[in-house]
Amino acid sequence: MESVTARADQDGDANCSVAFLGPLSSYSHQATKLAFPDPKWVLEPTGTIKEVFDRVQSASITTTTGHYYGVVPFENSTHGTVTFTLDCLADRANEYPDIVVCDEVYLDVHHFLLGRFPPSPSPSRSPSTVPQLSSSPSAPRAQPLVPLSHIRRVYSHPQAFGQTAAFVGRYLKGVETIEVSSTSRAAELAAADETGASAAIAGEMAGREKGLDILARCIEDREDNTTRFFVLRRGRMVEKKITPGKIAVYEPPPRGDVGVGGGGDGDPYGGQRYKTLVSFTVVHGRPGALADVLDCFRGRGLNLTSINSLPSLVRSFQYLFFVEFEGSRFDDPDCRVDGVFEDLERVTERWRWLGSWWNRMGNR
Ligand SMILES: O=C(O)C(=O)C[C@]1(C(=O)O)C=C[C@@H](O)C=C1
Repeated sequence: MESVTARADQDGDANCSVAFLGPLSSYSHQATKLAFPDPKWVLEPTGTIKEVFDRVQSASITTTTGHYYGVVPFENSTHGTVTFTLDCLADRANEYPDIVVCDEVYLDVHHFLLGRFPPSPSPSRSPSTVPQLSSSPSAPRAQPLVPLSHIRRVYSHPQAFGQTAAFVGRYLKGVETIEVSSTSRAAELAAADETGASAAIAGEMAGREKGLDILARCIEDREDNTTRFFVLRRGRMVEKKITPGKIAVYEPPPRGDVGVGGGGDGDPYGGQRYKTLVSFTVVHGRPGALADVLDCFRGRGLNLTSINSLPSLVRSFQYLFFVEFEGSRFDDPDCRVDGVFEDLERVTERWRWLGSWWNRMGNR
């Protein structure tokens, strides 16, 4: 796919690139622009999340010749983990040995139903032919702006379908739902159908770009629908200390935030300002094996912020676990993070550090 901009950095650094799930106007694109607003960054859309990982891993770039990053969705507040990303982080085939997470981005996600207005009667905002909202707790938050009887199929990303289940269940009953690689790809496909029978669930920006009509606004099940993205970089070297505005070789643009603070009563060392991600496996048949691992975090006073698991694909019904916690290996004055890494060495079958970064929660 083509780059968003081929513009090289004017101070001579021509290799500042960021890969994200395209096409343009996807939510991933919006998150990437938030994290990398400077025009020196060449934003490169990819067809899949895996391709973002592939490009970051294979970038032949060093700190002296430039930078190459990737932005991938990690989890949504309504629908949960993005398994495509977790699968790549699991790295079962050891394809991404050098990739780490170095920052995060929170994006408010508002989905629109986009397509073509019905041929007749002319589009009207009169709700007389539009089903009314019910007051049940699982009822959709929005209703269509026009009748939808001309819609035969709806394209979207599986995550977006999951985040709009109430609306789809109520107003698109019997309509074929087709999963595609991103919401902006869905908008492209809806726009390509000249009969007007196709619609997309996507962002407003993607609809505007493709010249689609708005059939319904803000159809997400929850008003606080938010997706958290990871910024990936290559390089597993251990740098000394993260300072706001400068994380290792990555220089996060100032976003008016300095993390969630820290240094509060519960955390005199400010560990809340950072997050760290690790993955591990445990001996499957031993009772309490997972509890032993979690106990290490408790023992070191490290607060967990997320836990995920995936099939290990070594044996059926055995799992690879992911734990995220507050703290950083780059700023670890009391060695709690280093200490827990030593513990993991002892109590897990194998484990891997997947990055430490500035905690952006609360500063969105
Ligand atoms: O489809 C897009 O626009 C994406 O960027 C992907 C993605 C995801 O995988 O979670 C990103 C944010 C939304 O939660 C829905 C879809």
